[in-house]
Amino acid sequence: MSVLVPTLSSAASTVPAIELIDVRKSFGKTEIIRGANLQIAQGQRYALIGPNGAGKSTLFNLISGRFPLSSGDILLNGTSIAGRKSHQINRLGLSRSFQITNIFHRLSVFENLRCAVLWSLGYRYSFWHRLSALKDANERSEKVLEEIGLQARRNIEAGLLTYAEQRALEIGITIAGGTSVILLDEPTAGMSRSEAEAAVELIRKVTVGKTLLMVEHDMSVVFDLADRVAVLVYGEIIACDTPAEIRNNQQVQQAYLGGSTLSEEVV
Ligand SMILES: Nc1ncnc2c1ncn2[C@@H]1O[C@H](COP(=O)(O)OP(=O)(O)OP(=O)(O)O)[C@@H](O)[C@H]1O
Repeated sequence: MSVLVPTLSSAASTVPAIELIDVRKSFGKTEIIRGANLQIAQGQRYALIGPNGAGKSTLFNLISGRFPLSSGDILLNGTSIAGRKSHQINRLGLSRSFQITNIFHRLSVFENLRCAVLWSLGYRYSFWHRLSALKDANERSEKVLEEIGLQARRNIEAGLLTYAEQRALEIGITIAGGTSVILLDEPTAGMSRSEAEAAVELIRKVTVGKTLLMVEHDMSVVFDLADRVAVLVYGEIIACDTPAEIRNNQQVQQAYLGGSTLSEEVV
């Protein structure tokens, strides 16, 4: 008699990349995140949308360890990360970008990427003692440089890049460590339509096989890129579904847009 035993890989693939369990966060007496529950499947691209002040950035800050939870739990690949620091969560496989760029403006594009790679490898300020680490970091940085399409700008000071190039570099910094879970905070904010389209293609390319959660206000980006859309309203996830289902969800339209149609033109 044959017995079907789940393999490690099939078991692992059923564990959500990120799971929020009754997550709550208060600032003083005001509860901002009010019992958020969400499961983010491995290898899928999720967009987190919601009205201004719904708590999207706060939720990102909780997931990435920047803020401590008031209560509840957050699991990363099945492991609780509640109470862990950002760098510990990064070591466990999650990397995030920031709405405001955190690149080093006086360093070259390549040096920015190499710093990010070395940091992810655990080298902070003494990496020059380890030439082998430098060789690995150089190779990895070259690969990321190519992925983000900035080879021709490699020796330019990052502060001299165009805004769109800086955002691409920021994505490069975020993926440099090779983590499997990526959080992007408004990756196309402030971009022209054509720049946003190029950014979407870049994000699509660099997140193949990874799990993506992005906060995004631009609905054309959301509907183009996301496999699933999670809707946060007043600190609660009120829906999480395919873009097509979300577009037709009455509760989402009512809560998010006061009843008007959720279209790609609405931002
Ligand atoms: N550190 C903090 N201290 C006190 N209140 C905060 C803090 N951070 C956020 N808030 C409050 O939490 C609420 C949600 O803010 P948050 O930035 O998370 O919303 P958001 O959905 O990202 O909004 P937006 O779409 O406008 O960026 C706001 O009322 C904000 O003032």
